[in-house]
Amino acid sequence: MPDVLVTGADLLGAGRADLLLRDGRFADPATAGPDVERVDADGLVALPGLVDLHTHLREPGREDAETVASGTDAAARGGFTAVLAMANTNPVTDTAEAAEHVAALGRRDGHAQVVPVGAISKGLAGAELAELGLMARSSAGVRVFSDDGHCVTDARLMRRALEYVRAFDGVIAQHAQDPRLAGPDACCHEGELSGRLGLPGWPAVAESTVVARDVQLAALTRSRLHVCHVSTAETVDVLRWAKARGVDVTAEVAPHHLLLTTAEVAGYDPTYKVNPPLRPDEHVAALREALADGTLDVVATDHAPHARHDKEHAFADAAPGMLGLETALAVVLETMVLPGRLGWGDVAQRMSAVPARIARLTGQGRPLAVGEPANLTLVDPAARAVVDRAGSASLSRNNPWHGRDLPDPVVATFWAGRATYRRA
Ligand SMILES: NC(=O)N[C@@H](CC(=O)O)C(=O)O
Ligand SMILES: [Zn+2]
Ligand SMILES: [Zn+2]
Repeated sequence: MPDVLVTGADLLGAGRADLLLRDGRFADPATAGPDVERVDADGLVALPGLVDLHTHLREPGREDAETVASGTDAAARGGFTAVLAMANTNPVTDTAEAAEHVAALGRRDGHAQVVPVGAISKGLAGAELAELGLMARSSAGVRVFSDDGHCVTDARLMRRALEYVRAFDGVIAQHAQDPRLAGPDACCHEGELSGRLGLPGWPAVAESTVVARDVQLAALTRSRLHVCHVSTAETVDVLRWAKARGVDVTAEVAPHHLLLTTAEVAGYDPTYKVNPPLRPDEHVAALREALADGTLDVVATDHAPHARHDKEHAFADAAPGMLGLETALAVVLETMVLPGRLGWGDVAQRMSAVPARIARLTGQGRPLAVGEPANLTLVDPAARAVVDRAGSASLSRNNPWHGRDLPDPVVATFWAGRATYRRA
């Protein structure tokens, strides 16, 4: 692997410097040899490689929708050098063997580091704890556990999971959705529009009431809780309350909840069906404010590819979920950086350093400094493009940004010193 000298990049927007990538780490640029490969980064911002806490790769089981190879190719194009692969595959990642299998697929096919998330309950059934300790002690070293796609509704199971993972510094990531308030058919934010469209409503309180319970269980057990895809202003209120009391809780917001609203659903296009659903403007505003002030700790994509035959149905029958890896930084730039809500250092925190810390990844989310792993994303803050779903690396086409004019920031991604994406 040749050394790479990146010249003139603005490091996290804090000042220009050169970066030398050698043997997978950053080295002193003054030691660059004559036959080093040069990358002119004049006008570009350098960020640490992005880390996605919430990716659905669909392998094993649904390789028609996404594979480890295609999903991590999309990740690299989006500036990510690590993804946490959710457990709702087939088979479910609920054993040490299953977790080691996903990690091995990542080593074989990955264009980014693939870190398996372990299920909380066996088969995601919400009844019995999965082999949390064995997954943690396996070579996959699982630290993040989630039944994502399903809510852990049983308070006693949730309490036991939180107690259990304390022993190995794990974290329980909850998909907060009370199934009695928002059942399996719920697919549209409950309000005036759901009534008018005749779609089953998903009330905001179905999320916030579960989070209110869980932060109190986290306090009781003195354990780590992470809240997936926060979508409502009420949940933000609960998180502020819990954080003010010192509860060890972190939370993520998905790019689509920062920009898209319930209004998208009016045309019944199933591309805009997602769980939790798109919300009205006032929730979107509350989420942006909470991401700016740190109440929401991270942006995570919830990249959820679905094959055509699962998505192209009447709205109520279509599979929920949308693509996110390739466009996540574009949406954060559009909604948070360009309007002045976040600086590049904040973006590095919310999309790299903090997600890496939550997942206890030691080789990701590190400073751009000599001796650190050479995980690097080069960003052009000014470039824009109209998103074309046909141009995606994903095997699926459920891209909610298709046809939209958005920033087109990612110019190159380096994972452990090797280019995993270079703009043509
Ligand atoms: N977000 C979604 O709408 N769908 C996700 C599951 C999930 O994140 O809950 C999926 O796996 O397709
Ligand atoms: Zn979920
Ligand atoms: Zn998900």
